[in-house]
Parts: sequence; structure tokens; C-alpha cells
Amino acid sequence: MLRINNLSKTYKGGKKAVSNLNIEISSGDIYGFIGHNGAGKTTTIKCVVGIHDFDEGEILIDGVSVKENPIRCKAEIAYIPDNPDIYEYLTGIQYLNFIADVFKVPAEVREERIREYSEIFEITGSLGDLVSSYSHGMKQKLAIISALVHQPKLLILDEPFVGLDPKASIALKEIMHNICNEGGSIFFSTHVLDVAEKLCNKIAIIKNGELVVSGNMNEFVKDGETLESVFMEVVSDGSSN
Ligand SMILES: Nc1ncnc2c1ncn2[C@@H]1O[C@H](COP(=O)(O)OP(=O)(O)OP(=O)(O)O)[C@@H](O)[C@H]1O
Repeated sequence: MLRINNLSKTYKGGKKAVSNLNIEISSGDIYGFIGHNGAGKTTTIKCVVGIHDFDEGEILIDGVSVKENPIRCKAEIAYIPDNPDIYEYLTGIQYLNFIADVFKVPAEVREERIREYSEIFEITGSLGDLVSSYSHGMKQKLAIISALVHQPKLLILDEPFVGLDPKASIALKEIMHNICNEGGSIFFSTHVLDVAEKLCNKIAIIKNGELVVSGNMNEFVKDGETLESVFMEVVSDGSSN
């Protein structure tokens, strides 16, 4: 579903944020991406979703290069950033319809999905209000609903649980499981290691732009180890952070 091959990204000014990174995500995977502040998670995610260009390597979505065919790739994915920047002058429902238009979701299908997810995330009563009046968590919920409206094959989330109330977090985890059970995939960054440990079947740990651990969760979290203990061993080993 997603292959990142030898990805390297250097920002203007010379900061090499990601170096020779390889990740493979298959259909059905819930893939957690963890690392210290400034490790390179958001940079990697922004390269995958086409926000950042990158200097070296290749990113393929369902075998299609994000550089060579970005529109086809974007049609298959949805991205929820850590800080949703949603058009403040639209109402919630106008924003959802705008995104559904972009992804060409037919009217009756979008209505049903918007109704269902708005009820799950308990913002039905606020959809007629301007986004500028929404709290941070409400904007996040709106971003999540907009990401789900075209039923993406690959859902990419940057720190999705920060700012969500407990009920919404539980609902999102259930939706993530449902997407994977239907053959989709999830790639998400998080600092909440116990959530990652429970939710993910695969994990990657990035340190100073380089991948230091990747693979099946049960290869690392076993024999009394937790993801937290694995992470602490990996990042404290000669780390400058
Ligand atoms: N626009 C930019 N220009 C220059 N350097 C940047 C830019 N964005 C990020 N960086 C640098 O790239 C490195 C990786 O940053 P990135 O945001 O990818 O880390 P992260 O793992 O997502 O961190 P966090 O957990 O704090 O969100 C950091 O050293 C950061 O300072």
C-alpha cells in the first residue's frame, strides 16, 4: 500500500531532517511512527502526502510514485495534520461538502457518511456554525470526518489523539480498526506509547532522521518488554537528545 524507499529530505538552510528512510506498509496494517521531538516524523509524513518535496528516494502508493503521479496518489489517501488549519470562514458543513466535491463523492453517499461520522463525533449540532467558532478539538473532529468522507485506502495521521476527548479517541480507534479490517491501512505518528502498543501491529522508531527500529510490534514487545522500555533503550543508546 505504501512504500518509502531510501527517503532523504534536507530543508533549505541545510538541515537534514530525514536520512535514507525505508518503511513498507501493507493492506490491513496499523503502523505507528514514533520518535523524539524533532526526529523527523512530520517531515516524513509531509513527503508522503505531497506537501514537501524530497531530495532522494522514492515514495509509492499502491505502486504509484507520489512524484510522478501526485493526483492519483492523493485520491487514494487522506491526511490529518497535527494542527488542522481549516478555512475559518466556512461553516462545518460547507467545509465537508467542499472536501467531498474535491474527491468527487456523490451527494447521497456523502450525506450518509457525513451524517454517520458527525453523530459518532458528536458535532452534528455544530455543522451549521462557522469553523472560526470551533474549539481545537472540534476542528480536529471536522478534519477527521473530512478525511473519511471519500473512504481513503490509506489514512495518514499526525498525532491524531492530541486534543480529542476520550469518547472521540475511542471512536477514532474503532474507525482505524474498521478501515484496516476492510483492507485499508493506517500510518500515524504518536508520542502516546501505550496507545501505539495496543493499537498497532507494526511500528517504526525514528531517531535524528534515521530509522532505528521497524517491524512487527510483537517482535519488539515481548518477554516483559513494553513499547516504552523498547523506545527508551533505542533512543537513549548514544543519543544526543
Ligand atoms: N520548515 C522547516 N525548515 C527547516 N527545518 C525544519 C522545518 N521543519 C522541520 N524542520 C527540522 O527538521 C527536523 C525534523 O522535524 P519534524 O517536524 O519532522 O520532527 P517531528 O519528529 O515531527 O517532531 P515533533 O515530535 O516535535 O512533532 C527538526 O530538526 C526540525 O527543526
